[in-house]
Amino acid sequence: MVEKRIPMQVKDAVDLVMSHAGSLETESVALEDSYGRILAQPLTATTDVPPFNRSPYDGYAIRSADTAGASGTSRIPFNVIDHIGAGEVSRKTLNAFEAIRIMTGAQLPAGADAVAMFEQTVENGQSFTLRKPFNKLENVSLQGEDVAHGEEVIESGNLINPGTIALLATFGYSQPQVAKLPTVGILSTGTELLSVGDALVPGKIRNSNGPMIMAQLKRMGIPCKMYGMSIDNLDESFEAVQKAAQETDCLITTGGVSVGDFDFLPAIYERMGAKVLFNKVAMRPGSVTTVAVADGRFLFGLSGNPSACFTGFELFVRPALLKMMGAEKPFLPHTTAFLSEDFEKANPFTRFIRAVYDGETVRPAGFNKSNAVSSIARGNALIVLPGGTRGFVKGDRVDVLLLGVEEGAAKWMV
Ligand SMILES: Nc1nc2c(c(=O)[nH]1)N[C@H]1C(S)=C(S)[C@@H](COP(=O)(O)OP(=O)(O)OC[C@H]3O[C@@H](n4cnc5c(N)ncnc54)[C@H](O)[C@@H]3O)O[C@H]1N2
Ligand code: MOO
Ligand SMILES: [Mg+2]
Repeated sequence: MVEKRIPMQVKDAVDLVMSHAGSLETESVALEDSYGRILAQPLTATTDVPPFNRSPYDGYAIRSADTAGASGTSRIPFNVIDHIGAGEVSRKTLNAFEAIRIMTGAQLPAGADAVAMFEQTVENGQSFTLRKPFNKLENVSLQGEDVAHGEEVIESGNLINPGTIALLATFGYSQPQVAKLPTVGILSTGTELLSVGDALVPGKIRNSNGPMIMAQLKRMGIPCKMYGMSIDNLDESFEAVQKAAQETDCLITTGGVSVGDFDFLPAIYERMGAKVLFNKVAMRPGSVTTVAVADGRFLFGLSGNPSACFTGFELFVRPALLKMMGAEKPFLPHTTAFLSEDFEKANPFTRFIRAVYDGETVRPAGFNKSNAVSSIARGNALIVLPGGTRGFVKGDRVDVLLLGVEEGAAKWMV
């Protein structure tokens, strides 16, 4: 008699996985290696930015008071007493009707409180004239206008993006504290599996899930241990899973989680004494996605069907790993868009459709069954159609999860 599994709602399954994701330790890494890692300390400003009043233009530092009454018919002349570029500091102090030739980024000299751009002057040797009055602090980049000393600019738990790198560098964080990366293993199960370099023989297919998941991890900046492929034999698979699980924080297997005669993952979890969080989710594809925990480690039993495997990773593995790394935004970013073609199938379970999203509209990315490979490659998003709904038509507004986006979301599909 086939085992009867009770499907869990996707949201509940996601919550359950997240509640089992513990925290990894932190480590410090060289700034140049920190891109894509999760910041594990608050990024606090160690100085004002800019650290001094400076010129935003190439021009002349002046005293605004000297420009009072300037006009096209009554130009005011200035005497140039010094010349500085960025990185240089003038030792001079401006007196009445004096100016210092100053380049973009240079510190404003003593006495100066405004900058006239070259384009606003008529130059004549060591002097120039102005035809308009300047306000106090006109054309001045003020100390601290970007960031104030002591401000918490970025909170712990944010992904280090190129801008974060610039901030870390600005404030002298040469060895930022980041979350350690989880040790993740991938094991593909299936007697039918061949390696990528093998020639096809009757009944066999090449293992595409293993390399795909490796790339999904890579996209998150997480390396993995490849445990290769195991044939559908209970003892052999058990040994392979057990060994891999002991060596990793998180083991991802593909295939063998359904109710077939050679689907051994359920028996393996039992033999390992693993706690199965769920083995059926009210979603398509990926309804057989199984998640278990053993000795505080995750065992993700993703379906063998490529689209189900891909979806199971994005919905469950990705946020769990990010939570382990202390990420504040572990979920796929969510938006809505208008369907640009009909989708007539009914949706007894929540349906995740590999899709092409163009910023306004969204459409399925071609052949979309659970065993599809092509639509994974063609899509950049997942359309989410709630369970219990009928078909959708062109123009309907639908939920969309974005794939491959650097910045995640704090909440699951709000
Ligand atoms: N009687 C039932 N049969 C099935 C059910 C069910 O509820 N009752 N569920 C179906 C659903 S839904 C799915 S999805 C699949 C899930 O199967 P498994 O996760 O057990 O995976 P396998 O049986 O090992 O393989 C399924 C399919 O995927 C191919 N595969 C496997 N590994 C790879 C790989 N690494 N690279 C590429 N393709 C792979 C495999 O050859 C099969 O075609 O079960 C349904 N059946
Ligand atoms: O798990 Mo299956 O993918 O629902 O088709
Ligand atoms: Mg199966």
